[in-house]
Formats: sequence, C-alpha cells, structure tokens
Amino acid sequence: MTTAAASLIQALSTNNIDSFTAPDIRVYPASLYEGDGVKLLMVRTAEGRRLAAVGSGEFYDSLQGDNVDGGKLCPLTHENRLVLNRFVPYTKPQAFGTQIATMGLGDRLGLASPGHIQTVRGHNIRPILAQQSIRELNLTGRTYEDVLDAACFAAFQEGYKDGFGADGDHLKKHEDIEYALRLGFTMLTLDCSEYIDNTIGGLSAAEIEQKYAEVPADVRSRYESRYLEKSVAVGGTTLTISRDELVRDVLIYASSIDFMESIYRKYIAELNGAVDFEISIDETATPTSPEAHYIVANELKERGVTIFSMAPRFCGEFQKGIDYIGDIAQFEKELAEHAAIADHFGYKLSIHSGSDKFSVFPLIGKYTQGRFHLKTAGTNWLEAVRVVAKTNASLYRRMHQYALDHFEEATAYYHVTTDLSKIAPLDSVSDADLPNYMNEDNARQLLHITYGLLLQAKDENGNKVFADEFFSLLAEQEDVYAEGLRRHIGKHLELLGK
Ligand SMILES: O=C(O)[C@@H](O)[C@H](O)[C@H](O)C(=O)CO
Repeated sequence: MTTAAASLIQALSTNNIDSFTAPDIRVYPASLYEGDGVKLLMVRTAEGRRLAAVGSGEFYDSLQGDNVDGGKLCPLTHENRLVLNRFVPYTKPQAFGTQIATMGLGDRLGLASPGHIQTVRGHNIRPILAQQSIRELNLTGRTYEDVLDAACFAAFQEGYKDGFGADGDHLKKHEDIEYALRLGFTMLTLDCSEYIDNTIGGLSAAEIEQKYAEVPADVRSRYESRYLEKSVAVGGTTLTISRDELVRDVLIYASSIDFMESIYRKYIAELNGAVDFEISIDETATPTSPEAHYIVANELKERGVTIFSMAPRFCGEFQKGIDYIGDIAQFEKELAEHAAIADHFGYKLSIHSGSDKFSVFPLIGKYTQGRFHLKTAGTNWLEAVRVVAKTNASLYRRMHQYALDHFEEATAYYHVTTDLSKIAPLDSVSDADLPNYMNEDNARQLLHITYGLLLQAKDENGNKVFADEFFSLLAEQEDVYAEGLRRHIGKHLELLGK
C-alpha cells in the first residue's frame, strides 16, 4: 500500500483530514463520520472509491478491506454497504408518505447520486436515488443490489442526512416485487399496463355493449350503483360519469383495479407505511380520463387500498428525454382535475417520463400545490453522454454512430417519435459542437433509448466496446458530471417551484 494511503490513515486517526493532500488520493470531506468506535471517510484512490476506516469494535471489524498501518481501505462492496447500513442510519433508504414532494432520480450508471444529492440538498423535496425498472436492469446488466449499493454509498459520500428513497419501478411480476422488497426497497411502483384493455377504443358501440354484457352481473351492478350517472364534486371540479364513460372505464380498468388490490393485500397492507405504494397506469395507449382516474381511485378507497401516488397516462405525449408534446391548454385542464382527484383521495400525482417536461413543470407545481412525485431517469444518462461529448470527442462519435446503427432495435423498448433525418450528420459537426447534440430532441432520443445497447455492446472477442472507456472517463470527470446534473436537474426543480 502506498505511503499516501498510510498518510491518509494517519490523518484520519489524528483528525487532520482538512490538511491532508496527496496526488493520487481524493478525499470526500462531506463523508467524514465518527461513531461506534470508528472514523470513516470516503476517498478515491487509483483503484477507485474506498472507505477509509480507523478504530476498533464490531463496526470496524465488520468492514472488509486492505489493512494500512492501523487502518484499512474498504472497497464499495455490497457486503460493506450492508455494514454501513447497520451502523450509519442515514445511509439506508426510507419511505416518505404523501406530504412532501419527491423526485425519482433514476441512475442507470451508479454514478449520478452524488450530483443528485448536491442538487436537491436544501430544497423542499426528497430524492428517490435508487430508482430503476426491471427494463433498465435488463438493459444495463445491473441488479437491484447494485442500484441500492450505489445510492447508499452516495448518501454516505455526501453526508446526506435528509433521507432518500429506493423505488422498484414499473414492477409487474410477483417475483420482481418480492426481489425489491426483500432488498429493502422503500417504494414500489406497480405497473398495471398488462391489465389495462387498450382495445376498447377501437370497438364499435355494439361491440362494446356485447363486451360489457359479458362482465359478471355482480361486477356491473357494483360499478353501476356507485358511479352510473353520478356527479361527484372533487376540488373545484364536478365530474359526471355517463353510462358510456362508465362502460368504457369498467372494460378498460376493472381487471387492473383487481390486480392493484391483490398486490396491495399480499405485499403492502401489513407494512404500515414502510413502503410507498405507487400505481402506474401511464405506460399504456389509453389516456386516463379524469373520470376514469376518479373511478380507479374510489375503487381503491372502497377496497381499503392506501396508495402514495398515482401515475395516470396524461393527454398528449410524455416521451423520453424531451419536452411535453401536445395541447398545453387541454393538458392544463385535465391536470387540474387529476390533481384535484389525487388531493381528494389523499395521495400524490406521479409524473412519469418526467425528464425535461419544462413547458408544463410550472403547471404541475401549481396544480399539485407542490406535492407531487416526478420521475426521471433518461435525462440523467444523457447528462453523462453530454460529459462524453464535452471531454472525449472520439468516444462520443463512436457511441453516436453505434446508436444510429442500432436505433431500430432500441425502439422495441421505448415509444418515441424520433426523426433521425433531423439529426445533424456527425461529420458535419465539429468536436467543439458535439455537446449541442444533447440540446436537440431527436439526438437526445437517439442516445436515450440506446443506452442499454451502448453499455452492453461487445466486440467479436467478447470485450465491452464502450463501457470500460465510458466508465473510466466518467470517474475522471465526476465533477463535470455532478455540475451538469446540478445545472440540468436544478432547472427541473426551479420550474417546478422547488
Ligand atoms: O426507463 C425506464 O424503464 C424507467 O426509467 C421509466 O421510464 C421510469 O418510470 C420513468 O418514467 C423515468 O422518467
């Protein structure tokens, strides 16, 4: 072990970290922690980030690492993270309930959370740092253990004590729900899209009636007694549920409501608020009418299902990584009703694909009265791509070209309306102007949806084409990445009124 490491341990032992300097060791001073007989500090050595530890006792002995002259340097392993969780409470995720705004900050790389913490610190909003869907795990080759480890170590590195969450996002299967809950995830986003019938919109009136007649009589009777031709006052809005609307909504959502109830009863009900339960009906072709939102919400209430948030499918388009597409006046009208319904039933409105929806953020902050859940992920990956464009033109050009060559394959995973013909040809763009691609919608979506293909790409010898070079660059440029996130996610917060 180097003399610099020995000097580091010495400085930690004698409380002289402020005066410690070494050419190949970076210290993260905000991480400094003392407790249970241990002094602990996050550092970066040539081998990567490490926990520098001195002291004695169970906490010290539980940390696994390389001994260095009276201390040790511990790698950021899953096992060491679990030890950190046992002794340092603020490194564990928590649930937040419905009274404070929360922001999903999906980090597909395991590198974004320090910048996210620096962005939200001091704002009236709490970060869900460990947020990934199974789709993202499959595309990046990561596990939920990796996702949670990265977030917990980041909270330690930044000395962030305000609390953060961990969201098992867009979960559809029992085994995935059990996986996330077993690991201690504190938010569960139930994706109900497979139980939502999107075919109704294409049926004739006669076909709809026929289909409705096939619904069990007791089910039809229950819905009709509760909602048929009823007018309900919600906030300053009155919703009237016509027979056509009711028949349509029963056919579209009844099965999904049963699914929501079944998952709540099996996994959430007994947890006494330890897990925030989000209902996602956004990733579906059918926009959620305010009347349908009310029916779903009231059914959940009647069945004793308590939720943290609901993500409806809004009118218009919330596509990945770009601003809102649609009639903003219509969106505002319906948003006001959706927000009133959420407030009426005591949960938060959740905005999925929340990345970069700058034109509607002020409306969201206004109508939710600042109590919302906003979900982002792709934009955080794109800020990393921006770092590549700024600092390694060759790598960016190779990634950009690979994305172009594999774009069609990626459209299987995400709905986008990208027009590749509008993306400036690479050979027409100077190195200095490469970062501008991250300001153009079509290029943003090109790089957004191909993230998994880029990170997992391998050559004929099975070697990673981009990943090693990419992660090495992001480690070297960690401050540039954090600054980019502070700027870009900070713009999200500012427009949301946070
Ligand atoms: O890519 C994913 O699967 C997730 O990030 C998903 O898109 C997420 O729920 C979201 O809406 C992020 O904006």
